[in-house]
Order: sequence, then C-alpha cells, then structure tokens
Amino acid sequence: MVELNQPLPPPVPSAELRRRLAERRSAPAQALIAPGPSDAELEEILTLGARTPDHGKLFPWRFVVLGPQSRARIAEQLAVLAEARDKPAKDQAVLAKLTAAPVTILVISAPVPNAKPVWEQQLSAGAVCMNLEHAAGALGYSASWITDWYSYDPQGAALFGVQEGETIAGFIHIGALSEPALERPRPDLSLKVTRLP
Ligand SMILES: Cc1cc2nc3c(=O)[nH]c(=O)nc-3n(C[C@H](O)[C@H](O)[C@H](O)COP(=O)(O)O)c2cc1C
Repeated sequence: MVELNQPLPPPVPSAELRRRLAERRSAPAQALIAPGPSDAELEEILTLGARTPDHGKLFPWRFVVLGPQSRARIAEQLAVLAEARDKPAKDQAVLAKLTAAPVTILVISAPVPNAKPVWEQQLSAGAVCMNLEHAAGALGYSASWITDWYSYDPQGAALFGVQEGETIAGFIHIGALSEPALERPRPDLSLKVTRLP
C-alpha cells in the first residue's frame, strides 16, 4: 500500500490485463457456486472495489456483505411481498438469483446532500460495482451484478437496510462458475463512437 500523497507507479502495458478485460464476462447468478472468497479475499475485493473515482472524495456509497443465512431469510420475506405484485410467480422465481451465490456484496448509493451532483455520486456507485466485479475476477472468482424488482420496491429495499435517500446500485454476487460462460453480443462501436479531429 502506497502512503498518502506518495507517487504511485505509472501504468505499464499488460498483455494479461488486456486479455482479461477483453474476455471478461458476468456470470448468471444461478451459476455461482462454492467455493466463494475467504474472509481475507473478500476484504481484498472490497478494498480494490472501493478504489473507484468519485468527485469530491465523498465515497457516496456503502456496502452490505450478505451471507447465505441473511439472504435466505430476506428472500422469504420478499416472497411474501411478491404475492401482492402484478406477476407474483415471476417475481418469486427471480429470488433464486438472490440466494444462489456463496456471498453477495450489496452496493448502496448514498449521495451526500448538497455536495457534488447526485448523478455523479450515483455514477461513482456504479463504478464501484464494476470494480468489484473486476476485483473478484482478479482473485479468480466470477461475479454477477443484479438489481431485480426488490431493488426498486421500497419495502423490499428496506429489508436490506436501505434508508431514505439511498438507492441500490446492485447486488454483486460472487462465487465459482458451475459452467463456462458463453460470449454474448457486444456493441457495434461504429454506431457508438463519434470521432472528432
Ligand atoms: C445496473 C445493472 C443492473 C442489472 N440487473 C440485472 C438483473 O436484475 N437481472 C439480470 O439478469 N441481469 C442484470 N444485469 C445484467 C448483468 O449484470 C450483466 O450485465 C449481463 O448479464 C451481461 O454482463 P457481461 O457483459 O458482464 O457479461 C444488470 C446490469 C446492470 C449494469
């Protein structure tokens, strides 16, 4: 760990990192199985994940680490909430994604009032989610970034301790992959990139 305000090494080309970035894939949450990260590995994943750009050093997010017991208990409560929704069977079925992985990091966007624009603070929480996925990958685990209906249902989100003014950025489920990931469509960059001289 480099001391505060001490120079950091400059980036150097890394064929390995480029390959990993080019080939990275999320896991289907239901395909995540044991072994998951150890406590020490989880600490490293959180530390690396938190090393994320944020405007104003606000750290406008927080984590809830969810083990299997808490997720199973909350999933039971969510199943009851799902009964009152438009598509109860579908909303209950997706709860399998919440409980499958060995461990889950819930990333909560917690914007600091009257500071930098809220949108920027929320983007920082998204960057944390992506960085957690990269960190999990660097330690040899797969990850899945899921929100699902309960992230947007106030009663559902409250079961995870989400408070007034906070939003769920994502559940980052982490574990080993039970089957190989398959490539998926990627954007046609010619439709996405404008180049100006
Ligand atoms: C904010 C956010 C929320 C997402 N929520 C879900 C979800 O609820 N269910 C789901 O199946 N995929 C969800 N995804 C998609 C997956 O995380 C993932 O992006 C997709 O499976 C392909 O990922 P890959 O390009 O990393 O392989 C979400 C993605 C983002 C960025």
